[in-house]
Amino acid sequence: MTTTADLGPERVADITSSDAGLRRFLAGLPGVDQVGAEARAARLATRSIKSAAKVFALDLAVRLIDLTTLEGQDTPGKVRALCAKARRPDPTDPRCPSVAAVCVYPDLVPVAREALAGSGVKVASVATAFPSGRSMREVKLRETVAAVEAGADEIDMVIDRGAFLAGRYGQVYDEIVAVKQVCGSARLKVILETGELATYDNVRRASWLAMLAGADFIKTSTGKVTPAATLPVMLVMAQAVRDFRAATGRQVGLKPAGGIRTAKDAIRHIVLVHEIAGDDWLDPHWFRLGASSLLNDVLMQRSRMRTGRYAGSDHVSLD
Ligand SMILES: O=C[C@H](O)COP(=O)(O)O
Repeated sequence: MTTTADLGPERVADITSSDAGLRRFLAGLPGVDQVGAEARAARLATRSIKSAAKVFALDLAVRLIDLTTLEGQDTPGKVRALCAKARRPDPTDPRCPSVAAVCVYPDLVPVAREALAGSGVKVASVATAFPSGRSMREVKLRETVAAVEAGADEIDMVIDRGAFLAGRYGQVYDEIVAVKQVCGSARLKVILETGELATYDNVRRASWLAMLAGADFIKTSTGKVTPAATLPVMLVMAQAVRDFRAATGRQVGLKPAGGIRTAKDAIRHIVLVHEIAGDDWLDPHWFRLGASSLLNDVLMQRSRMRTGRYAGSDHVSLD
């Protein structure tokens, strides 16, 4: 069994210097107890929280959101409207925080950049032939460079699941390293597309592989594949970032994404990350909720908690 207790720079260099080294390390990670992981995630999902904690969690949920539009029919107008909402999610409440980021396709980065100028809301761009990841390495790198040059603060890349599932871990590792290098100061989120990885053991291996390669965040899904951000998968990934920090001293962020639609879903993810990874992750620098249609429900629940009634339908714009 792999020991991750002393992953100093020398041992990391040794592990990552060859395909065989990576394969040995990843194959030696402890297997995930599937029944135990699902039972624990189910228990955390039903945990009740006090009203004060719920008010805090709903505000935090707004601050954690990567407000996302990744559709073929996206237009500059839609992105501008989304950015206005990202800056001021609830125009009737000056205390309502902004979201963390707006996430778009690379060609719409300049529009988001301009619309978010001076707001503190980050611009995130998907890249590397999102969502399939099927293209040539040079095309993926060129796309990443273009997104960064256009003003992306963050890059959400997809891993090559075909290579990963065929056991070509070195290829996946090298690609993440190469993308990280061209990101410059942009933070790199690595999407594992866990719905295609088949087992929790693979989720654990892909998490470690991405972190060893320099991921700033590990992200569950593209939102284009089902299942997406399930709680047991998040449990495995939250254990991975916790253990990786204990072993290397480096903290890596978490981003569940795909299918998170309700305030209840968001709070479940927050509770799980708090319980498994710890308090240090409860901050937009280390934790995001990737979602295209979550914000309105969070705003409605937030308004209800604060005023005792739901906002009218004219109060919250449609997703
Ligand atoms: O990265 C975020 C996902 O694409 C959003 O997925 P969703 O549309 O299911 O919320």
